[in-house]
Amino acid sequence: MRRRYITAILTLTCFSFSGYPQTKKRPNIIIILADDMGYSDIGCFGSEIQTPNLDDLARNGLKMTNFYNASRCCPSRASLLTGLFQHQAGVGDMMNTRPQSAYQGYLNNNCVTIAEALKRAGYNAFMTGKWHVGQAPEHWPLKRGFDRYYGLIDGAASYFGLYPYRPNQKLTIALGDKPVTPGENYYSTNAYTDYAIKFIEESEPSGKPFFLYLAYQAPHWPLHALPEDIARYRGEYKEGWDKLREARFKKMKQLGILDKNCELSPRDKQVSDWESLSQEEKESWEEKMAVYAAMIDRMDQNIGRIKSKLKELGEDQNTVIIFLSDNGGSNESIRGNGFLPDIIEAAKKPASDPASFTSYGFAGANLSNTPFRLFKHWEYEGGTATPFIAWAPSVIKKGNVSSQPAHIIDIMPTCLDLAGAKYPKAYKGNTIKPTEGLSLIPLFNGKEWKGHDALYFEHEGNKAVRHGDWKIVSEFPENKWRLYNLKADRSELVDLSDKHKAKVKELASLYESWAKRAEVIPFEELNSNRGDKFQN
Ligand SMILES: O=[N+]([O-])c1ccc(OS(=O)(=O)O)cc1
Repeated sequence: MRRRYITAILTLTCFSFSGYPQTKKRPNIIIILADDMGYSDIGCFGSEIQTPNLDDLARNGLKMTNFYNASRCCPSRASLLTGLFQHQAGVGDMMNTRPQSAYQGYLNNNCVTIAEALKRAGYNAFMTGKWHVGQAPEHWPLKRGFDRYYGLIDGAASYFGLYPYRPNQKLTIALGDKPVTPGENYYSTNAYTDYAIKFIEESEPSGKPFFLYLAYQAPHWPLHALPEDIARYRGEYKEGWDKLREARFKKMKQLGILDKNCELSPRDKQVSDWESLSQEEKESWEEKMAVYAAMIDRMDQNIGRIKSKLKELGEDQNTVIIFLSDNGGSNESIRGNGFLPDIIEAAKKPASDPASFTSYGFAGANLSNTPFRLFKHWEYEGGTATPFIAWAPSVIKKGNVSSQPAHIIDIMPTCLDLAGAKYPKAYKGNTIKPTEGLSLIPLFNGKEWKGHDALYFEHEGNKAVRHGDWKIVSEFPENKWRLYNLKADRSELVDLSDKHKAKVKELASLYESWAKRAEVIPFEELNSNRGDKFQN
């Protein structure tokens, strides 16, 4: 009774920022996170891969073309959930335990997750999919504010079950706080959606709004897809990577994703001339791309299932959906090092075989990140730029496109703002660090958005600062600042650091102040003191 009373009070107040009318229920919020998906991998950002459901969200919502993540899985997830930079939340690098608190490998007690904050404001909070911000059971989603959870605790797994991808590896799929074994016909993208739908349905009678964090593993390696989806993409990739990159680039310009002056980066230096390949090599890559496309296609089909369920429940007009990726396309693979011959060697089994583990390598990632350079792990646009869609039928104007720079730290304050919830001051008796993000609600409402003075990046010694149109980038271990003007050169092709030394100095000084505030430890120093338990 008391609970219902509190819910009613919360329902009647707190809407002034969100743009939702005072009389309306507070909105449900769904964050959909893709994994290792590149900037141009969905239709409405230039891809040949069919994503009609995401395209529909974009057509009826907002696309942001300068949205950034933290260039790697664990850091991006920590930032998304907490509104802090990853180091401040305790996940400075991967989900491994290092002695330094900013790199402990699980969310610390000086941050709160969106789930924890929204629960205090009367929301039900659910998560399905890949967690990867805390491996020990005491750090799992139910311990960080979620009421219900189903998914993979670790960084990657077979899409067909719990098959290890290295000897003696233990992976965990959990339902709530219990490890479970997937049943027959398991395919993770479908299973995460099945549970998301179940949690939404079960939430309805409570009358409370819900927050759902739906973190697909797709299209992260291993390349695993369903045969009927793969079949639809056979033949799509036969022209080879250069032609496909050009086609995406052209479409991106037509769609207004890229400025007219943007240039296509040259083919990555690790990728051979397509014509130099043997027929076997060509066919192998075509097959991998068909599988990769099928994984994204299946994710989109499942997003369609979520939309249909919202409509069926009469919740579609009162739900906000945000979609983005955790980092750029990735050349990594667990077997082989991303070079095509290694990938062919690694993929002795077909992609529908649960025991096959492979990726699409440098060539695939280079296509995924069209028109940018480099990949996941780097702080160039290829590593950090993500497609971003926000859909909220009663708030966001149809077909809006914004090129203002924004960052994954902005998701948490946006969710709080949508819910009319306050950023908490304490967690388990500990002071919480002030959020680094800004609410995107003014942008959603078509108003002027002040935006960030600067955006900052650090991952495994790679560094960057974006300040207006300027960006400095440094690669580890070279540690030399390069300077790009993104308005003239979004693909970061012309290094202006020798020409504009004062600008480099100005941005480098911004980086140093930020790194101190954000608890970044220089990578050389971090690695000289890795701690006994570190393993990757
Ligand atoms: O080594 N691993 O276990 C590993 C490495 C990378 C990885 O991908 S990531 O997206 O989680 O960084 C997942 C697992």
